Amino acid sequence: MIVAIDGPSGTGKSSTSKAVAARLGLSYLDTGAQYRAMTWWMLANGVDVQDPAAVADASGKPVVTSGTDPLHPQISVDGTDVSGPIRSQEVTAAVSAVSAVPEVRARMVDFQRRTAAAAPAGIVVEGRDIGTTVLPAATVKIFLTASAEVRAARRSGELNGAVSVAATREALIRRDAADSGRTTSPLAKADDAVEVDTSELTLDEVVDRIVALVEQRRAAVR
Ligand SMILES: Nc1ncnc2c1ncn2[C@@H]1O[C@H](COP(=O)(O)OP(=O)(O)O)[C@@H](O)[C@H]1O
Ligand SMILES: Nc1ccn([C@H]2C[C@H](O)[C@@H](COP(=O)(O)OP(=O)(O)O)O2)c(=O)n1
Repeated sequence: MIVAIDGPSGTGKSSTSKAVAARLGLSYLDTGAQYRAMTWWMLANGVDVQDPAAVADASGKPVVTSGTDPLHPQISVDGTDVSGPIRSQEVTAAVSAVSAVPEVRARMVDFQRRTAAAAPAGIVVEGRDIGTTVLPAATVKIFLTASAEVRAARRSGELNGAVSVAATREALIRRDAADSGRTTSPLAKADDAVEVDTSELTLDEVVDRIVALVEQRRAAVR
């Protein structure tokens, strides 16, 4: 059972994916956290993140590891837990440039496929290109959306309003454009993905909807 959950920032991918995996007894993988971890390492080691050749050259150096327990997600680089630092504004501002570099993506995608293949009962994998590129044979594909206003309000709320909703909205729109416009596996809905607009739904409603889709699919293949 492979569940692919893609969509832009703030649509609820992480919260939803963790809850769906926990409810169904599946593993969980946050691929965005992996691109953030790679970006954190580039910044910490003085790599010019706007220089794709420099990023490509350095991309084999850090060892990024992800935990797959939805109740205790973990992300580390060279054995150091980076779950806090990868959420900084500095990393958020640089992650689209780093994740657009094909060498970075090739390493991450390989790791993501091996992680999915090794999951004992199945896995929920969240990202931008899971249904289109990483795991195109996923059993269930979901594409989450929400209005830019709702997404910005959610993200600004997480920062206790330290960054205004308007500034957050602008930053989200810029990142969506970069992630959708890059050449190598851009953010996109797979043709066979089910689109769920979360703007007017509670987290529980989104989770219930996806769990129901997975259970339907399980019953159909039995
Ligand atoms: N359906 C929802 N309704 C309201 N808030 C939500 C919903 N889904 C997620 N959130 C909140 O929005 C924020 C962003 O969610 P997150 O799961 O991190 O999104 P993503 O992984 O797509 O960026 C979090 O603070 C989360 O608690
Ligand atoms: N499968 C993926 C996942 C994320 N990325 C890139 C593009 C995103 O802007 C960044 C960060 O992703 P993340 O899911 O952590 O972002 P949000 O939490 O939604 O803000 O990583 C990617 O290129 N491919």
